[in-house]
Amino acid sequence: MSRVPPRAGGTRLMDILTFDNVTLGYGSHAAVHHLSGSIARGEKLAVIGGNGSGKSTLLKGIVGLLRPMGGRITRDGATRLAYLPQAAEVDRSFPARVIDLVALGLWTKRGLWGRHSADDIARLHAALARVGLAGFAERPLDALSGGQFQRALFARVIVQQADLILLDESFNGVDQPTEADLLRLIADWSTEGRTVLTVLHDLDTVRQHFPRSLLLARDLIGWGATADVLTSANLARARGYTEAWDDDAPLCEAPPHEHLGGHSHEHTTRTPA
Ligand SMILES: Nc1ncnc2c1ncn2[C@@H]1O[C@H](COP(=O)(O)OP(=O)(O)OP(=O)(O)O)[C@@H](O)[C@H]1O
Repeated sequence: MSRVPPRAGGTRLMDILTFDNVTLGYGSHAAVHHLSGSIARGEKLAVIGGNGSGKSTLLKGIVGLLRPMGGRITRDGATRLAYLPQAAEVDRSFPARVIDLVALGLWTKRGLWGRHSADDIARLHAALARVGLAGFAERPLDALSGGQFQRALFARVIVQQADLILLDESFNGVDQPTEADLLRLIADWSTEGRTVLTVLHDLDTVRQHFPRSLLLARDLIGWGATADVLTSANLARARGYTEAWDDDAPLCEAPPHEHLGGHSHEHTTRTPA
């Protein structure tokens, strides 16, 4: 098993994100337990694990949509963040054009109702061209296929110029050429020094395209070089946790010193196979 050991010395200059004994969850139920470690700038990290293992919860914690129940997530203060939630969480029924969606990536610069300069408009069209959607600018969003919509979301990320990009199952339901195009974009972002965390399920894709991986089964199973994390022992261990959400779950059985953050939470039942 490969773990990133907790570091006592604070944040290294090259770190963009640091987790210090972080527990995340809903109500009093923990869904990610006692995570410690850090992510360096420019990393291309796959976040993997079975259904219900805490992957989306971790991303929501990083974005700030969930406050940690315990511990601390430290994000470099100047970090610009882009987050693509799972497609199921994105409403595309509102009457807007593709270019309006992509222009949302500029809102921190222009405000929601700010006027766009000629440069801005050129950037929006360049982003659409880069994701293979040249000529789609005026189309209504609800006239896009699932794969085209995913491409439009990636165009929005391009104009955001984010340093930290969080993608939650962005390849679900897209065809192979679209996935290949999106993976190329992710590689370009990493080359440009951006940090990309991608939740995904296909382990072959992880092995081919993501040098580093974080394997969750609510607890951290492994974190480090992908070859060291995706061992059969780690994967078997991750599979050994079954999904369960037990209202009468016992209190966290982690060692007492890990609770120095002062939080109290219940852990769901985890049943090794
Ligand atoms: N809003 C919520 N309220 C209560 N429980 C939640 C909520 N969202 C997620 N959970 C629970 O937290 C646990 C982790 O969920 P999470 O969505 O992080 O899993 P995941 O690894 O992203 O799964 P998947 O691969 O199915 O998307 C699950 O048991 C889930 O039922």
